[in-house]
Amino acid sequence: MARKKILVTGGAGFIGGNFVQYMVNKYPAYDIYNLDLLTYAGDLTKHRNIESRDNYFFIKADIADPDTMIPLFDKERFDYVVHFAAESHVDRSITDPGVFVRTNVLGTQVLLEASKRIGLSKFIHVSTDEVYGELDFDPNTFFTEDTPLQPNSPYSASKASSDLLVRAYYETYGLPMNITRCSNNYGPYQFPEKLIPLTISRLLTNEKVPIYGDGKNIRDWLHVSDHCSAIDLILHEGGNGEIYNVGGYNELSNLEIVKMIMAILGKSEGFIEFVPDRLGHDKRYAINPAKLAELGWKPAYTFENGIGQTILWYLENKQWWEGILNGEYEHYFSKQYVSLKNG
Ligand SMILES: Cc1cn([C@H]2C[C@H](O)[C@@H](COP(=O)(O)OP(=O)(O)O[C@H]3O[C@H](C)C(=O)[C@H](O)[C@H]3O)O2)c(=O)[nH]c1=O
Repeated sequence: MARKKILVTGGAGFIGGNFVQYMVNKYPAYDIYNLDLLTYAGDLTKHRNIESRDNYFFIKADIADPDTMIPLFDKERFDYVVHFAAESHVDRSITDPGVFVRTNVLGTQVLLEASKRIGLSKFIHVSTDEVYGELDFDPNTFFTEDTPLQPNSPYSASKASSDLLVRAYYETYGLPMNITRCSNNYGPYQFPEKLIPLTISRLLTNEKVPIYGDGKNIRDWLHVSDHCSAIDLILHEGGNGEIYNVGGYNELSNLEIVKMIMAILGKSEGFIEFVPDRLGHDKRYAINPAKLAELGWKPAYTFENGIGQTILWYLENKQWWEGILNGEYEHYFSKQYVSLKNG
């Protein structure tokens, strides 16, 4: 297999971090460059096991800074970019939308500009089903790749904007690309601000779990490993310019999820606390991943297996999420790939 250079942005975060591990282990002949700004949701302790590998490199840098990105791309001439780096928490986007526009929109445009100069083989833009807006509770309705974009939150609007920029660079400059739109991910190393890790960590510390509104909102849950295998497949087999939805065939209401976790951990439903609803809270997301299935993808995890494995992981890695909650890992990185500015 020919040696390839793959830039993974956001590789210190949850999904990007799982993808870095997946690629470093699966493809010894690929050099994996993890580029991350190490914001509040990024930590490198998750990569201690691979930091001495020959095919893993780390770059601490800001994707929205063209003065760093352009020379970096000019020098390294990556074969592929897999772009995860993003502000991703909907609640934060409601209180502070500006940083979402800077990272998700401007950051993507800077990466596209840097990519178009170097004859990149492919730019994989990792996006979200939230760009399609919301569905009602009719179980026969699904998002497909042709569903019009109708983002509701500042977060999803920033992701939809970045999707359109990727499309524009494909249409205007011929930059090879795929856009992937995933449903809600869960699994090891998810930052404990999102529903599943928040529920697990609260219950393990005997704190109440806040449920927004009536808890009937529905999400489609996908194990992060299955998301990684989907991106791997799309990277190698995806048709140029195509969009692929990645879903878990697994719709559950928030209340169902929380009660399931409570049952597994042996906690009473008295730990549920109904709190005021999220502003503009999307009712339901559901994906039809048929187009991806045609490429040969199917998820390996059932939700029952995945949630069990995830809860076990949080039980066995209490130190990690407690450290995260206490802000202990902010400055941890031991193998830094020096950016161009430093030579
Ligand atoms: C944190 C929290 C959430 N919720 C509700 C709100 C949602 O209906 C559901 C999941 O919320 P969460 O913030 O975990 O995820 P989403 O807002 O669905 O968005 C997530 O999945 C998509 C695909 C992305 O693209 C986002 O980046 C990702 O954050 O639980 C609660 O009821 N209580 C809570 O404390």
